[in-house]
Amino acid sequence: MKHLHSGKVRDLYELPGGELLIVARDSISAYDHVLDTPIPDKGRILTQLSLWWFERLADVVPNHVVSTDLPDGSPAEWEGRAVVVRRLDMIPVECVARGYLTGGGLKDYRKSGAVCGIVLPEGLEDGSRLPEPIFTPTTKAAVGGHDQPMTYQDVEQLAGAGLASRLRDITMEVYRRGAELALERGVIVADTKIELGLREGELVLGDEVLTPDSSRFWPADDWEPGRSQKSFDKQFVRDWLVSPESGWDPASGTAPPALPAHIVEQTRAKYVEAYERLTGRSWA
Ligand SMILES: Nc1ncnc(-c2cnn(Cc3cccc(F)c3)c2)c1Cl
Repeated sequence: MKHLHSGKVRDLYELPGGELLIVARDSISAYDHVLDTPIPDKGRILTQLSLWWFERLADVVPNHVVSTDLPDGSPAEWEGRAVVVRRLDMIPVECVARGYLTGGGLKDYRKSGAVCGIVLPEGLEDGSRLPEPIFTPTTKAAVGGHDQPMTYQDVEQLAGAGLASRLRDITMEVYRRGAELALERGVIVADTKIELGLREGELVLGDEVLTPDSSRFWPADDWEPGRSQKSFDKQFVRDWLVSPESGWDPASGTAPPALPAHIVEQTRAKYVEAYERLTGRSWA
């Protein structure tokens, strides 16, 4: 099969029949670096979690999944972390929904009191829950670039008023359903990013959905506005990388060192925990 694109933690291939193959790697990224040390099973766990969400959301929006059968000629190690998907005409908008304020949204709020043109109440802090979830679309930055915030008017200019309204409605409903279910199971989904494409004039959910790579997952029992929240899955890696033990400085611009085995194991366990808590299924 033909290799089309490599993301930070996933690869995209084209199959002879014209369909695409998304392969999730066991890579993990932190401080804007893709680490050299893989987290065993991360690709498979997040692929299976995304497939579970696609099924649960089928009444909200159709999805691009065709099959999880490994195409002939694929490496056996891709089993369980490769998905055959229909090729869509992707809308060049990162459709983001936020239920909590942090990251780039917080930065924009501190500068202007608004995010993507949406004015927010005063006094919000890092990690504050928003009165209502908001649609905060961004452009798809080029490789190595940073996504730029878009106002809703920008989306209308790019996609037309009708499509813009559908993009927002679908994004908000996917977020509401995901955040509600996750919170019942002890996980805050602070925000999520989905990608939608057109197929025969119909909007179809592409990419991945409601994984810790496409969304911010926080442990609900640790939530405290006013400081940065712990990441459900990446906190062990982040803390170790900035601890004296790693000998690494994020400001140095150098590549991070390899992770010790106990950090890898603890991180793998968090992915298993997220899958089991959300799906109610055992990973074994
Ligand atoms: N169904 C689709 N039809 C057309 N294009 C896409 C598409 C293009 N790019 N991406 C992002 C991406 C997903 C995984 C691995 C990467 F390297 C990059 C998704 C999809 Cl999912």
